[in-house]
Amino acid sequence: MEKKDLQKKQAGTAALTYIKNDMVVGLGTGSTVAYFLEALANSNLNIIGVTTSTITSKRCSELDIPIVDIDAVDHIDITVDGADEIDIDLNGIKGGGDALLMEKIVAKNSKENIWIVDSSKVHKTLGLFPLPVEVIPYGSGQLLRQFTAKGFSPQLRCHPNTTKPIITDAGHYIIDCYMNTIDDPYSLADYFERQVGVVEHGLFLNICNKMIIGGDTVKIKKSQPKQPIEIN
Ligand SMILES: O=C(CO)[C@H](O)[C@H](O)COP(=O)(O)O
Repeated sequence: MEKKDLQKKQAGTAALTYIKNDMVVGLGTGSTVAYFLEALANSNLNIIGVTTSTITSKRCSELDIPIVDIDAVDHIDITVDGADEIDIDLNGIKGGGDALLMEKIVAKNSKENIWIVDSSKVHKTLGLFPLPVEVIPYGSGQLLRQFTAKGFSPQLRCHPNTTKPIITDAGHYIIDCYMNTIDDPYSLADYFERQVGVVEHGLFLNICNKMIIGGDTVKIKKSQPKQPIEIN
């Protein structure tokens, strides 16, 4: 197994420590979460899962992990998800696996959010990973023009080696913005939230409570209580 995959497995397995019987557990999406799902399926824990994508729902049914619709539960105790990039304040970029909208809905409705990552994902600041923005197909060309004018170097996410746009589980497109560095993630999030046609963006700010980084010694970092965000 390659080092990166080994770290994903170590992080995914370590997350099981935080799961207790009878919890409602948000189940993220991606290759790191796949290791967590396997560990969960091999444990004796009785939980109810709420999934963040059709791909995770499918994997749960293969592994006999019981799942329910998000609206069938009145709370989610904890969500375990991966991330594409994470900074030292535990803010992150997600959506590399097309699932950012449902991932954010599940995360925002969870009492606790744990992210499981390999060490290559942790950076001082965000922006190296292209920021995914989920948009309504109608007028998406106008948003592409607008993001180009802002210097975001946007690209419509397409199936590999085609010009056929990827359609998310909720029926939207994804525009990837190549920022390189994001100096002020809160202002950028605010900008995207004000654009008509943008459904959600992949900046997950002030959401992650604990990050588990795979490695020979698994590292756990907890988020510090954040200052209230100032609204101008
Ligand atoms: O945000 C996500 C999907 O939309 C994933 O959590 C993210 O892409 C990480 O995936 P992986 O564990 O495969 O590296």
